[in-house]
Amino acid sequence: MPAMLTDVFRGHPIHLPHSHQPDFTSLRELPDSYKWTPKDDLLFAAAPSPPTTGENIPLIDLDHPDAANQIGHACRTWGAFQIANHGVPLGLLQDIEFLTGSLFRLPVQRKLKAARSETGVSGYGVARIASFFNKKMWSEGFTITGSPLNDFRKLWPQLHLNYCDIVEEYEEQMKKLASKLMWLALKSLGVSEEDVEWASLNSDLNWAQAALQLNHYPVCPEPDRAMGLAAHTDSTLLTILCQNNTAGLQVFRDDLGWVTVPPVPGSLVVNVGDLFHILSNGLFKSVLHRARVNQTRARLSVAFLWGPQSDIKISPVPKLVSPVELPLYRSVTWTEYLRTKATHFNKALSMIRNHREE
Ligand SMILES: C=C1C[C@]23C[C@H]1CC[C@H]2[C@@]12CCC[C@@](C)(C(=O)O1)[C@H]2[C@@H]3C(=O)O
Ligand SMILES: O=C(O)CCC(=O)C(=O)O
Ligand SMILES: [Fe+2]
Repeated sequence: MPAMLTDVFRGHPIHLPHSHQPDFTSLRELPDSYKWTPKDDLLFAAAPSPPTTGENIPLIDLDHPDAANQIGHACRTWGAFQIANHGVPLGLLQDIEFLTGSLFRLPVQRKLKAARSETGVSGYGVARIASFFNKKMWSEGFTITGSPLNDFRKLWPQLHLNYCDIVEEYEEQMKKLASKLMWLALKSLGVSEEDVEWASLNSDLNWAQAALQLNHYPVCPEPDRAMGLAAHTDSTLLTILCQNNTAGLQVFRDDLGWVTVPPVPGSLVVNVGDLFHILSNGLFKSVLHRARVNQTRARLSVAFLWGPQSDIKISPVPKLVSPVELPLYRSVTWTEYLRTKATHFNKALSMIRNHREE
């Protein structure tokens, strides 16, 4: 049995002050510890795209005959896209949004009963990347890996079983969708299942695992100076995000700056993670993204963070490598990568990059 995601930070404790979460609803002014400037994040105010350019990540109809090429193109240019006709029942999206809302509406003392431990992955708290920034983020999160039963029992002594069913069903649907999207994207590069050894060895999807990240961005008194979730790339193959009808997610493009991804009811946002960037030998872009907050509406999002089982080594697909196109990265497991990221954050990718031999 390979090590599971649940154990990835065992032996790598980090101290995050979950218990100092403020009662966001009672704050009339933004405390200084929440005021971000370009000093706290180089790209904080980086060339926000003028709303007139209208350039945005594509919305792709999964039923379209050319979906594979459209997805491939989006992965190369943006590293992100939205999808319609994804086959996930609307009722299930509503259920997971309802669950997320009711979780964060619980009194903070109850949420803290399921606080994430210093060496754990699952539970309530601030985002793990918080340790890399001097300022605090205007959000709270809840991470699920493996069964949420124990945590959910503490949160909802009565209703936990219903909520567990929703999570299980949601993860099941997301798993199928994520794998479908990965193969469509790879197909656009001429890569099929037989070209990826670990996938062809167990095509039953048992090679994958995932975490679910529930995010809450409360209404904020000074949104322009606050940051919901700081700029980062995901350490995944792919991430599938379900956002409520409040905008906040932004993706970064070198030529455009920050571009807000508008919520499209019923659709899902997909983004390329670092491992897919590695697998595609740099062809797919693991997109830098962040979440901003606003003054009038609370925002919820649910991220399905998807990657391979911990014994699988990810390296550039051999078919995409040649004497001219050298492998840009050495092989790495998801566990190794998450630990590198937990220590070195945005330098993680460059740390596994191959350097040209002289
Ligand atoms: C499986 C994962 C992926 C993690 C770590 C671990 C569990 C929680 C994920 C997130 C979710 C929020 C953003 C992020 C950057 C964070 O702080 O925690 C993600 C991180 C990553 O993609 O690196
Ligand atoms: O809330 C969002 O839109 C972004 C969430 C995110 O990037 C994450 O959970 O990794
Ligand atoms: Fe993310």
